[in-house]
Amino acid sequence: MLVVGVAIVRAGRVLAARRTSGGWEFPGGKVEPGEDPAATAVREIAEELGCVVEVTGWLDGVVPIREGLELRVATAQLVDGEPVPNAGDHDELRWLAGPEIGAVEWLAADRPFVVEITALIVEGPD
Ligand SMILES: Nc1nc2c([nH]c(=O)n2[C@H]2C[C@H](O)[C@@H](COP(=O)(O)OP(=O)(O)OP(=O)(O)O)O2)c(=O)[nH]1
Repeated sequence: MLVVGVAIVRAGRVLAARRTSGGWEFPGGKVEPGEDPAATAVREIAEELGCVVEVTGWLDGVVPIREGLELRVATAQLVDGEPVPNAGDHDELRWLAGPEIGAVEWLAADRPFVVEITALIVEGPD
């Protein structure tokens, strides 16, 4: 089963969300049967953060989370509203730039994507 994380980028910063159960992640969730992963990204961000995003691309690679679960990460921009955490999912949000991105305690599966998004933000897409 595929989990989609969403790296929302604005003004050189990426949004990180701390799961109420612990660990920083790219907010998102599981792709439902028959659902387009980009639609999953938009749906999960609306459900978890109460705002609207548009997917702008995908980071490279697919990383195993645990047996039967793997992670892909979309890049996205905000098109409406401001992200607000709800206690059921996240207890803190942070817009991180540069070296701050790698300094929070990401879930293990996210680390390759953290490296990738940091390079993208610092260097810009080529
Ligand atoms: N959303 C998200 N989940 C991640 C990331 N990294 C990572 O290991 N995970 C794990 C945490 C969870 O075990 C799983 C995602 O489950 P979830 O609980 O967020 O998804 P969901 O809302 O669709 O699930 P459900 O509770 O409705 O079954 O993937 C990440 O960057 N974003």
